[in-house]
Amino acid sequence: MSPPLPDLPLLELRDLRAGYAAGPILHGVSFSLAAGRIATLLGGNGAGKSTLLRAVYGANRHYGGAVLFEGRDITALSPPRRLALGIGFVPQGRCNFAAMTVAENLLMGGYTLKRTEREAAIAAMLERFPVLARKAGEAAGNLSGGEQQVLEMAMVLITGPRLLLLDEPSLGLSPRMQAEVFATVAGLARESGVAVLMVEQNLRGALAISDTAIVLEMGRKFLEGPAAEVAVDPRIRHAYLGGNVTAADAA
Ligand SMILES: Nc1ncnc2c1ncn2[C@@H]1O[C@H](COP(=O)(O)OP(=O)(O)OP(=O)(O)O)[C@@H](O)[C@H]1O
Repeated sequence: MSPPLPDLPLLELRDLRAGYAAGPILHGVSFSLAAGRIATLLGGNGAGKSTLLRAVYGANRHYGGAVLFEGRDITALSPPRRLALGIGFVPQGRCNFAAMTVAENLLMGGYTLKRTEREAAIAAMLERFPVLARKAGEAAGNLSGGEQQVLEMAMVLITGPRLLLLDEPSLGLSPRMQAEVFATVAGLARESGVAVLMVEQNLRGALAISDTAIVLEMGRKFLEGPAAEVAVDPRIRHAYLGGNVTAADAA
């Protein structure tokens, strides 16, 4: 597929309203994300962060507004059609096949690829992630939490997405493993031009690798800005980063 036009955002949300059968959770959210950029979604419990990721993947009830990918309105497309266009989603929690080997899991991730492409795609993932190559023949369930998270990203990356949606990739990992996962995500954006939209509980770690931060409150965008600025915004530090607001912050 051709690369996105430089003046077009890869992903654009226009006044998106989406939710579940009981009603909308997102009440008109707009923002855009360019190729190779990382954006973190912040917000309290129930603000609609995971719902937003699912809505970009097409896994929610749509109530209004639009999702554009490379300038094309994809609002009516199903998740498989969005995956085929280049949108990959790694949901929260463990989602590999624990009893299958790492290589078999990669094969499962690449099931939408043409049969002739699968072997090369698996080899490319094993080359990209040496930790997976070392354990290619081991059952996924025997990998560490951090290794499983890398495997789950690789199971989606094998399809060659240009936008990766990550729901809490560092959840339940040790600080060292969290750092490894964040380094992997940063590398994807920097080296492969993949755009990443991420929900994270480790906000310091996530913001450190993000270009942009988008704050949701009760299904609405409360704030959007460069991650480095949002990270020191007194309101954000107070509400989400557990930091005390100092005179220097407020100045
Ligand atoms: N499958 C569902 N059906 C109906 N309502 C849901 C469903 N999943 C989530 N919700 C509701 O949508 C709202 C937003 O949930 P969501 O998971 O998007 O929030 P969040 O910002 O990701 O929160 P958290 O940080 O707690 O995961 C909540 O009120 C939740 O109860």
